[in-house]
Amino acid sequence: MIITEGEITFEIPDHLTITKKDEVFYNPKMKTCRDISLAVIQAFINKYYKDKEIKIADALSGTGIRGLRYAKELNAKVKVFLNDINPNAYRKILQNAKLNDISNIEVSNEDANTFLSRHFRFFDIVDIDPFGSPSPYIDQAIRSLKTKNALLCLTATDTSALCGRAKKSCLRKYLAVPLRSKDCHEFALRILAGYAMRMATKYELFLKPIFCHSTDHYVRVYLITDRGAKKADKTFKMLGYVKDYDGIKEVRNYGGEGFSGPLYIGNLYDSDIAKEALEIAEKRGFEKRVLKILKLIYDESKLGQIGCYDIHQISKVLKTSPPPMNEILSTLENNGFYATIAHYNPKGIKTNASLKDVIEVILKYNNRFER
Ligand SMILES: C[S@@+](CC[C@H](N)C(=O)[O-])C[C@H]1O[C@@H](n2cnc3c(N)ncnc32)[C@H](O)[C@@H]1O
Repeated sequence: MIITEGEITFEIPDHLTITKKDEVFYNPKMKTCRDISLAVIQAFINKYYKDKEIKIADALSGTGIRGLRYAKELNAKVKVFLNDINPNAYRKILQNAKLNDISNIEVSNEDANTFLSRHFRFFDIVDIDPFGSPSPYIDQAIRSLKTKNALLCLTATDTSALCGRAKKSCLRKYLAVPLRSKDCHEFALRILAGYAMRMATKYELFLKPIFCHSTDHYVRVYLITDRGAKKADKTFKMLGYVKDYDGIKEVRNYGGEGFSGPLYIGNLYDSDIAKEALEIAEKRGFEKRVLKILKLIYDESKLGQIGCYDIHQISKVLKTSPPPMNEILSTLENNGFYATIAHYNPKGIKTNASLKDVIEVILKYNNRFER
């Protein structure tokens, strides 16, 4: 069957179950993720790589849609290296490249780790988009990246591990204890980013998160390389452990009963990249959902808050009803605070106001009706 996504017309198998069993894997729902990737990577290129040739690895390509979109849609001089272990996928990628007249690519058919290790310190951007966890590929991905201003993009769909439903799996794959809470999706991002950062230190590399999001069934993080032992040492100051008491977070630098970690506790975004990604997506006419996610993230990027205030959770503890989210946002703003809705939780507020300020807003709103 021939379909179109972005500027690519390509062939996918006629019968899809969207599982590993498919002849070649393609999930149309991940278009949102690929659109966001295009916007973020374009913003990254504009900031760090204007006019230079960029080598991109799409190490687990499937039909090739992600890498082929990078080859065609990125506004830069790029060469994309697409790889998949499945011989049917390999053939499909070649076929799809031909169908779109794309020549700025190289295609291979091997295990992702073999492919990455063949390209030591070679790539400017490495994209790991596997079934489940990216953990088995992170070490080789780091080795294949240039050591300064190169970008590592990781998707994880094993959210049961990262969000705390499968705790042992999280320990095995990310050497971290997860947290089951209203903020588990943000903590999933922080665990994944923290794990990649820890993997990089032995090469005297610092990985700095610049963008991330939790959408549908997956989380995705983007981290930039920087070299030097002193820079790598910064990693350990940015790792911590978090406990959640009915929505109140305690952050400290050692673990213990009920604490999740180690996870990254610094800022998850480069606000300039988040802003530019939004502008690029607007200019390219990406769908409304993509723009909504990017707008929420840009708003969120101006705050360093760990987690959010879940208004339903707080209202339940206060034994009162949750006010409409817009009321809370506008009252906090009128009170001089900055506030936005968390991109991963429509009931969650991120703000520079304290929990006490948020509680006051909730109680005041409800008191108006009780008088
Ligand atoms: C989730 S799919 C990739 C989807 C694709 N990136 C996209 O955006 O449509 C994961 C792919 O990894 C491939 N794969 C699984 N194990 C692999 C390995 N060890 N090395 C390389 N590719 C592998 C599978 O054949 C499958 O095509």
